[in-house]
Amino acid sequence: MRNELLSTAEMAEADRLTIAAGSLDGYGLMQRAGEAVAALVLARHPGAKRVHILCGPGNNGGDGYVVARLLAEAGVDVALWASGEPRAGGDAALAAAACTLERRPLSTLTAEAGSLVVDAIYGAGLSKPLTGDAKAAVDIVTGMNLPVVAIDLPSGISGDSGEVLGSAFRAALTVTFARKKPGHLLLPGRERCGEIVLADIGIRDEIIDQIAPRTFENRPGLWIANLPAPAVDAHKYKRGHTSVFSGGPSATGAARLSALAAARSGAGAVTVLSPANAMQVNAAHLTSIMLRKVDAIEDVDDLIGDRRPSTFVLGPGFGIGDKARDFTLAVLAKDRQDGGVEGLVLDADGITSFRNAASTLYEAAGRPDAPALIMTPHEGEFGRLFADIAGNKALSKLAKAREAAQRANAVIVYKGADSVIASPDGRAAINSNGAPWLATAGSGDVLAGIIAGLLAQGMPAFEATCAGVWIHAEAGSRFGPGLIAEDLPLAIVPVLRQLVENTVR
Ligand SMILES: NC(=O)C1=CN([C@@H]2O[C@H](COP(=O)(O)OP(=O)(O)OC[C@H]3O[C@@H](n4cnc5c(N)ncnc54)[C@H](O)[C@@H]3O)[C@@H](O)[C@H]2O)[C@@H](O)CC1
Ligand SMILES: Nc1ncnc2c1ncn2[C@@H]1O[C@H](COP(=O)(O)OP(=O)(O)O)[C@@H](O)[C@H]1O
Ligand SMILES: [K+]
Repeated sequence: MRNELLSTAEMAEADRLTIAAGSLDGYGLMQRAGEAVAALVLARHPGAKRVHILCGPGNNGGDGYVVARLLAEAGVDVALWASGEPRAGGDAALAAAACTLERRPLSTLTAEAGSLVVDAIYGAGLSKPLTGDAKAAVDIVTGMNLPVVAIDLPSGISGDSGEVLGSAFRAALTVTFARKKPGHLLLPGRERCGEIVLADIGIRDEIIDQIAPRTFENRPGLWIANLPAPAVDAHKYKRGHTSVFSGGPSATGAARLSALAAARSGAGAVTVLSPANAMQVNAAHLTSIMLRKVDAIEDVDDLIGDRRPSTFVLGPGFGIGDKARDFTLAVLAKDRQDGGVEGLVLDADGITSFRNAASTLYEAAGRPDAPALIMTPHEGEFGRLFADIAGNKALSKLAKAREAAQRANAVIVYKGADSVIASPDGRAAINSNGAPWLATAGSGDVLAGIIAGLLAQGMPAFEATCAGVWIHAEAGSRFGPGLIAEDLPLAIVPVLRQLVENTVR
């Protein structure tokens, strides 16, 4: 299965290119879309007493007219409700004309318990909040708790942002075409879609290649080819060395969580870098992970000269201030070339420390040959660094992450239940395999460590970050109730095994 996501504009372009290529016309695409939905309705709801089909004025409504005709032909009791007239001469008008069922105005909608609703009011063309008969229909259907099959998107959900415009249906099943759209994965859209089924309506992969989308669903297919596996002659330093900066004596646990996660993700050597006054507490809790005293920038330089760690984590439990900024900039001042420093994962306090000095960070990360910078802000941290982007209501979470990545010259993970990973080169991925069990203190520290561990093994920054986010989310979802951050490093092991054995996609 391919991972591209299409914006609503790209989807319209895919339709246009398919039609221009001559294999199918717009009406043919609509027939196929309707056939796919009708087949799923019959398969999933064989006992539905009655099916109410709600058709809007555009092509989404056109799909609905096809479904109505096909279900009626199959002997289903269909009630057809229309909001507006399809544009004369268009594909939807042809589909409406081919459907001879009685059409009643959507504003008079009534339904009975036990019936099913097919939502074909608006899809990719949704351009403003639902009002009038469409909004009233959502209220009636939601109030009666009727199951809804949405065509393309639940009406009221933006395909590009996943936002609810005015109000929206909550579907049990959403059937979309060719590729998913960002709104199927971003919240609250993802939740409103229910199960998502992708139907092939004849838009070929070559057409999608021509559009060259830059947004992806974060699934293993996106990065599995880059997933590191040790060579036969590997030794520990060849497998990559990650160093994690520890906070002071009362804040060391976060760094150890990151360190353990880096080790579990396959880095051959991991070192915790500790201030002198926290050496004892760190030493008491570390076994396979190494420990080294680091108090000043010279200590960072010496470490890099001596032990050549290729990646760093700075932020978890570190403390906010000059020291975080100085160490970050010292690491970013190193070169990547010739076995130098590959990258730095900046999390938590590391991010917040640059609240009033963001441009220094972005310049350091933008220097040619600088180590890759990966930042992993949750919503609060994102707002501290990118206040203007965070406050821009016109931007989706996807667009916000993308803009931040370009500005910061960094790979950004905008964390949450729908984490978005964005690269400064314009690529972005949306993650959807997480679960709320992951909302537990220290969970983000583990994520930072997994990413740094993968990066140390030579995975490119965007791929390492996407892989880290997916593996972390998968481990947390599978573990489920009772999860605490300490469980996560071990919980990634079965996930990694399946990835290495290629049994999960
Ligand atoms: N050839 C194609 O383009 C295909 C399109 N398909 C279907 O067509 C849909 C897209 O069709 P359209 O672009 O016609 O868009 P829609 O059918 O989603 O919307 C139709 C029109 O309704 C108006 N509108 C949008 N939101 C409104 C609101 N809140 N209140 C009042 N009016 C509103 C707008 O003028 C919009 O253009 C897809 O979601 C998919 O279901 C499929 O039939 C496959 C082929
Ligand atoms: N409801 C949720 N569903 C899925 N993942 C979540 C949810 N809430 C949080 N997460 C994930 O858990 C992690 C929490 O990280 P963070 O907020 O930095 O926590 P901490 O600072 O306590 O380590 C992130 O990877 C985030 O994406
Ligand atoms: K719809």
